[in-house]
Amino acid sequence: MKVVIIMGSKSDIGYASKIAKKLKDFGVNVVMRVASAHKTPLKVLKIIKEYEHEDVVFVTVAGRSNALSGFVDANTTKPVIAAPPYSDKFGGVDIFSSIRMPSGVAPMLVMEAENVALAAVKILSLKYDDLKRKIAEYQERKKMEVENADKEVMEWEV
Ligand SMILES: Nc1c(C(=O)O)ncn1[C@@H]1O[C@H](COP(=O)(O)O)[C@@H](O)[C@H]1O
Repeated sequence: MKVVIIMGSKSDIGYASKIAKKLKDFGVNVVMRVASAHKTPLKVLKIIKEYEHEDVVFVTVAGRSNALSGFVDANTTKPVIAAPPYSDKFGGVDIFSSIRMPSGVAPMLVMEAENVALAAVKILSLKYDDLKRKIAEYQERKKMEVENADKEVMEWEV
């Protein structure tokens, strides 16, 4: 069981590593690969094939024009999470290339590294019970953060 992060360029390593770190916090194995649907489509297909017989979730990290997420999704039966790195260049329009796909192509768009990791872990938890417990603990910690913030703000001097 693992998450395979395919990034379109080595320049995406910063965001891909953030996702990988969060996945490791859940105890999930991560493999990071570089391949581009625009530039090396055959290599993308080769990578997909390598994990054909494993329980994997693919996470695609591709900035600018995101062909990678749809291309991977259309060529695998495994779940694919599109995780474009945030960019405010050109008014953030890059994101539009990750939103609407052709019919029969359904990578799931998730923004923010922590949320991408959580979504992948939730998918894997359908089969791996241990991850269910870890997700419940994680959610409990998140709730506690809100509770603690509430207490702090109630006592705030204005
Ligand atoms: N969106 C894609 C694809 C693709 O979708 O196939 N291949 C590379 N890229 C993205 O282009 C940006 C610049 O890539 P280069 O470093 O190759 O110029 C990166 O964010 C990459 O993910």
